[in-house]
Amino acid sequence: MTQIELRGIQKFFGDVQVIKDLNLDIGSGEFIVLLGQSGCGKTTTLRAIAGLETIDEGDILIDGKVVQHIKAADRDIAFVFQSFSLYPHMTVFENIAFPLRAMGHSRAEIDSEVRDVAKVLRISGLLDKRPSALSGGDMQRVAIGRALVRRPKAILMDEPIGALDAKLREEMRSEIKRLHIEQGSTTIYVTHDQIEAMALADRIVIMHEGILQQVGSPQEVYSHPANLFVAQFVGSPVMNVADVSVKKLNGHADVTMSGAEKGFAFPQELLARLDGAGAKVDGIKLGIRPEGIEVALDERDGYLPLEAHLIEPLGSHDIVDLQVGDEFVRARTRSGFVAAPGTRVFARMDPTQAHFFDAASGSSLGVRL
Ligand SMILES: Nc1ncnc2c1ncn2[C@@H]1O[C@H](COP(=O)(O)OP(=O)(O)OP(=O)(O)O)[C@@H](O)[C@H]1O
Repeated sequence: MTQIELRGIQKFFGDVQVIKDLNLDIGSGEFIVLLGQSGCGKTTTLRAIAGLETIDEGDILIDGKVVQHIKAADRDIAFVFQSFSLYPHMTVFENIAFPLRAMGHSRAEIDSEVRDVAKVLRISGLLDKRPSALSGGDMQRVAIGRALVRRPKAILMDEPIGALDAKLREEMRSEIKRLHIEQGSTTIYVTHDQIEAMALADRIVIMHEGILQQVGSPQEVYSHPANLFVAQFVGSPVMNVADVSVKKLNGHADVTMSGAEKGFAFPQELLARLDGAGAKVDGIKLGIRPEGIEVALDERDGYLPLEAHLIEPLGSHDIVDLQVGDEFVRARTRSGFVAAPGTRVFARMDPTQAHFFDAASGSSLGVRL
């Protein structure tokens, strides 16, 4: 079992700083996903841990030992890339056996280890085949098998299923998770796909422009995003975000989106909470996910009359665009609930699902109702 710590990592390519003071503690047996847009520094971080890339500042510790001066080959960390890089002239068995042969294991050991790994990955029937005869998913299973067979201290995966089609990606995602549950190796997995990150991770590490934005369980980053970047990066469809003004009105807090005539009613305690969080009256952004907006077809107390525009039927539910002033907010409804564009509906925001951000910094104000 292996712990990995990153302490104040800085990395430059020429004048460009691609990792900015990265600190992270990865527990033994944890499945960590590095999530962020292309170019945010995920791959560089992973390569630095593996020893395939140098760092300019900071320390990388594996089980408490500083390793940045230790060669990749001596760190005992396995790396799985998106490109499968199997040896085409070898069988599946030989491909998986390769690292063990290089380490000088006996024939009997190799045979038993390869068969064990093949069983876990459900490729026992393919051991005599060559890579050219395999599907994309099976090739990646073999690549993972080759990485796991020598029981490395940790396994690092860089978009390992990014090149597969959507259905296969979903299948492989479950397999990778199952494998992790069975084997319990410390795993660091890079992806730009937030759904993949949510499905796989014990904890997600969200990066943006080389800066760590938030570390937390999938539920934490979804329900309590630290800032606007995380709020809008995690979750699909994206969280609604709008500039709002908040004032006292008829015994409640009135939250009006810019350009709108009327506001949404929130409990009055919101005013004190925002005040306590140091929010500036004219610098607040409201964030709310589509499921946080409740839509009714009849007029109700505390509901705002709005017009429905685009309706996106997604099978299990619909996403309905509601016009609020000059803007649209997207609400989640039951399938077919709003019959047609142009329908007048009534909507309220669930205060417990609303997020408030400082408009200037983008940071969450930490206000919860
Ligand atoms: N060897 C290199 N020389 C110069 N710049 C590099 C090098 N490797 C990466 N970069 C740059 O560093 C930044 C971070 O790259 P990195 O590959 O870590 O990002 P990423 O988040 O993994 O993105 P992707 O998903 O596209 O791989 C990018 O702007 C990239 O162009």
